[in-house]
This record gives sequence, structure tokens and C-alpha cells, in this order.
Amino acid sequence: MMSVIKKLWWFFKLEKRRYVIGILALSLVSVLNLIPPKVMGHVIDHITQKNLTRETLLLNLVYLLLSAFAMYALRYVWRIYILGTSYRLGQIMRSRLFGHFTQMSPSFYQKHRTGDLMAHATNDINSLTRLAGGGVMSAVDASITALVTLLTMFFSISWQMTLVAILPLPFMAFATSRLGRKTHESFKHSQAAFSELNNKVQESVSGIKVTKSFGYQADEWHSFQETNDMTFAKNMVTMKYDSMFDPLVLLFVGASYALTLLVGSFFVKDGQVTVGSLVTFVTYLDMLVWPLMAIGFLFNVIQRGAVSYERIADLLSEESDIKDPKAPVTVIKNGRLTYDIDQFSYENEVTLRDIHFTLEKGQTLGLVGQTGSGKTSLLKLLLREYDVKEGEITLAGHDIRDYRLADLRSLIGYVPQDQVLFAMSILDNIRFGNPKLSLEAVEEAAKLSQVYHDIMNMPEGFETIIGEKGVSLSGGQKQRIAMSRAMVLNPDILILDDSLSAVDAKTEFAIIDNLKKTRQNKTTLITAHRLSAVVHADIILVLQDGNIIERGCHEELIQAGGWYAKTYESQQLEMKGAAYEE
Ligand SMILES: Nc1ncnc2c1ncn2[C@@H]1O[C@H](COP(=O)(O)OP(=O)(O)OP(=O)(O)O)[C@@H](O)[C@H]1O
Repeated sequence: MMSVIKKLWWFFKLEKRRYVIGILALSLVSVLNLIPPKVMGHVIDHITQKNLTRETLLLNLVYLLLSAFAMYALRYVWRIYILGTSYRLGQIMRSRLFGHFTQMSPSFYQKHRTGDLMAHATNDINSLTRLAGGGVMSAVDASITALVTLLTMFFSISWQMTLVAILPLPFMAFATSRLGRKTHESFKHSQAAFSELNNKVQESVSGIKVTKSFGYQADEWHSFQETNDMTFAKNMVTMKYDSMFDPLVLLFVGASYALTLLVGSFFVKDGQVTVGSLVTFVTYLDMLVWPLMAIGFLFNVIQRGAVSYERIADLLSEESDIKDPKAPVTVIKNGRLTYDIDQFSYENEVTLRDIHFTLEKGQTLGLVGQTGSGKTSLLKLLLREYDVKEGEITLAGHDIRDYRLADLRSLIGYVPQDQVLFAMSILDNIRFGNPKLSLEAVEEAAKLSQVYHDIMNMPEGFETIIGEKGVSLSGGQKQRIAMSRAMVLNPDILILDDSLSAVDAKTEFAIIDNLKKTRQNKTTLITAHRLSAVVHADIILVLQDGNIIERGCHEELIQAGGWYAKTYESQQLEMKGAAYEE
């Protein structure tokens, strides 16, 4: 349990100055706290001895007031310096986590669901902040208060009474530590359940449109209720252990009071202590309740912090499986692209097999084949979303793993199958890769992608906000805006992954025509289901179950009379039929 303190030592060291000031202020408050009961006892003794003068009373009142003001100021100081500093830990950990998230490859996001990652970034970080703030505060305060109070009771009132009063404490320590262990376990389960709940909410909200369109709201509601109930049940178990803590402590404190009263009354009767001293003693005993309670709070905070730290550390220790090379090739330029892949698999099943081809700079590759045949996977390997283990992909004579990831990706413009547009203006969406680009450049890219007129017809043209709070776009418009985003950068290598599937044949033809004109010296890779999108390609590969089953240019493949020729023919017939119907 204490290991979490060790693990957080770097932070305490980093904020040493602030913690030292905070702890000093806190310690002074604990000592000043001893004054009021002393003053009280003193005045009571004067009253019982009937010799209380006005001067003595006034002097004691001044002591009380002075200590109250000093404590007011010092309490403010420690709150700012200890609790305030703890937020800094939250800030540091949050940016570490976020930095880590941005470094990770897609397989990380396949393994961890969004809701889970959100839980780490919120709940777990809050637990850590509580440990570095409230935890440190109660540890220092409780130990100093307990120490100075016990010493004062022991030396300035009666050591015998003190020993009797603390008799129940070892039993209490035993009981609370057992309870603490149980709380720790149940908290782990609560935290995991919260992650699950987060996932559920995230998935349900993002899929709400689909859920509703299929009329599955009721099922979704029931499945959410199940997760919600489970989380509630786990939280109740934690709550049960939590709720046992304070009553348990108070039980032992009650025993201390009873013993003190019993022994104290004998001592007063014998004249060993005065009535005033007994009152002071009982007030001090009262002051010990807080440190005892704080043990429970500390147990909680430290254990929760430990669980959360573990969860965050586990995430942070996961390395991205896509790494930058130790000695990267410093200059990157477009050139011959060669795929030499013997085999590639995501997990166990082989996704791509014997993929060998060369694409010269400036050429266009067309990738076709049934769904699931491996087209997207082949492209993702070039982006290094995943790495090839058996074989290599080379660009301009170097294995792509020898370039810096950022360099490699700066060469590539990628229009994925599921485009993501952000809730901001169309202008900013298109120049996402380089916010400094001019409106003219953006307009040009939109024209090349055949979406310029669509945009000009929107309420605020390129300034139109899209997404949740703005205009909803059609599938085809989304595709063409995503395409403009890649085109505006005029990338050396352009990857279009089924990017024209939602546009009509005429628009597709115009876009392809623009591509042919503008990308003469640049490499282009296109996957498509509609073969008309790849007719112009220099090399067309037909994939089936991860293998290349046909290769050549359009004419060669038509000649060969295989899958390509048959599919092309039937698609042409379909198009003619559709045109006839129109
Ligand atoms: N991240 C992944 N993890 C595991 N398997 C995957 C992953 N991505 C794709 N696959 C599997 O790899 C195979 C090839 O998928 P891929 O997306 O490359 O096909 P595709 O030809 O692009 O299909 P489509 O035309 O439908 O887009 C499929 O069987 C798919 O289930």
C-alpha cells in the first residue's frame, strides 16, 4: 500500500517547496489547537478555586482570539499549498495519459474501449489527486495532532490516565486494518464496473441512431440497466465497508471515554488531578477522534490511489507496437513503391499472402476484390497502422520501417473508408492537415473533389459548421469533403480507400478525370467496388482471401476473362440498365 507513496515520490519532490510550506502550516495548526482546551481548563480551575479575576479572564480570552486568528490564516495557507498542489498532479497525469493515447497504434484502441480510457482519464486521476491532496493532508495532520495531543496529555496532565485512555486503540487498529483490506478489494471491483458502465454509455450514445432505426431501444435500455444495476451493486458493497469504518472507530473511542471517566473521577476524588485538568483531558481525547477517523479516510484514499495508479501505470507502460526506428533515414522522398509480403495476419488468421508488386513513382494502383479480401489491410500496412513481420514494403529503396513515422505519413494523403469529420467549419475540416492553407487552396481542392458547388449551396459556404451542432451532410458529401482534405495537401502518395462508393457514376468520372490531370508525377492507390474507379490505373490487382488472383491493366484483365472481366461486364450492364430506367 505504501508503495504508491514511493511511486508518487517524483511528484512530492517536484512540488517539495509547496508541500513543505503546507505541512509547516498544518503542523502549526495542530499545535495551536492545543491552546483552547488548555485555556478552558485553566479558567475552570480558577472558577472552582474561586479566584478568577477580570484580568485573568481577559488575558485568557486574548489567548483564545489570537490562536483562532492564527489558525484561520494557517488553515488557508495549507489548503492552498497542499490541496491546490494536488491538482497539479491531476494535470500532469492527464497530459501524460493523453500524450500516450496519441502515440498508440490502432491495435491499442482495439484492445481498450473508449469508455475504459475515459474512466482512466477521469475517475482514476481524481483518486490520485485526492491522494496527493486530502491524503497527504490527513496523514500529516492526523499524525501530528495525535502525537502532540498524546504527549501533552501524558506529560502535562496524567500519564496514568493517558495510558488507560489509549488501551482500546491497538484493538481498533487491528479491526480497521482488516476492514481496510476488504474495502480495497471491493473498490477494485467498483472501479472496473464504472469502466464498464462508461463503455456502455459511450457505445449506446454513439450508436443511438442505428439502435433507434432498428427499433432496439428497449433491448438497449435493458442491457444498460443490467450494467447500471451491476455497478450499483458493486458500489453498494464498497459503500457497506466504507460505512462500517466510522462507527467502528467511534465504538473504540466510546470505550476510551468510559475508561477515562471511570479512572478520571477516582483521580479527581484523590486530588491527583483538578476538575479543570479533567475537562482539558476529555477535550484532548475528543481531539484524538479526528486522527483516528483520519486513519480510515487515509486507508481509503491511499488504497484507492494505489488501485488507480496501478490502472494508469498499466496503460502507460503499454508500448505502441509501431515504433520509430533508432537510426532513421533522414531524407524521405517519393519513389518506387514495392510490396514484398510473404504473409500478414492481425491475430491468428492469415489476412494477406504472397503480395508482391512494384509501383513506380507517378503510377496509379487499383485494388479490387470482394469485401473482406484484404484491400484495406494492404493499404494500412503502407500507413504503418500495422507492421509487416514476414516481408517488407520499401519506398525509394528503404524499408518503410526505416523512416520516421511522421515523415512517412507526411508523404501520404489518406481518405479512409469511414471518414471522420470534426464538428467545425468545412474550411477547417478541409485544411485540417495544415491550418495555414488559404481559402483559395481549399476551394481548389473542393473543386477537384467535385464538392465545391455543394458547399457553396450551404447556408454559410465554407464557413458552414458541420456535425452534431451544425449541418448534416449526405454520405457522398462527407466522402468528397474527406477527399478534399487529402487533396489539398497535394500528397506524394494518395490513398483512396473506397472513397467514391457514395458518389454517383458521373461525379465519380469527373473526379477520376481530375485525379488523372493533377497527379501525373504522384503515386495514387485506389480501392473500389465499382471497377470504373480503377479502369485508368497502371496496375490493377484483384484480391481474393488475401491473395492476388489477377493482375494487369484494364485491357489485359478484360482479355484474361477472369473475375475482373466478369464483374466489369455485369457492372456495366447494371449501369446501362439504370440509365435506361431513368
Ligand atoms: N483490425 C483488425 N483486426 C483483425 N482482423 C481484421 C482487422 N481489420 C480487418 N480484419 C480482417 O481482415 C480481413 C480483410 O479485411 P479488409 O478490411 O482488409 O478487407 P477489404 O477487402 O478492405 O474489405 P471491404 O471491401 O469490405 O472494405 C477481414 O477478414 C477482416 O475481418
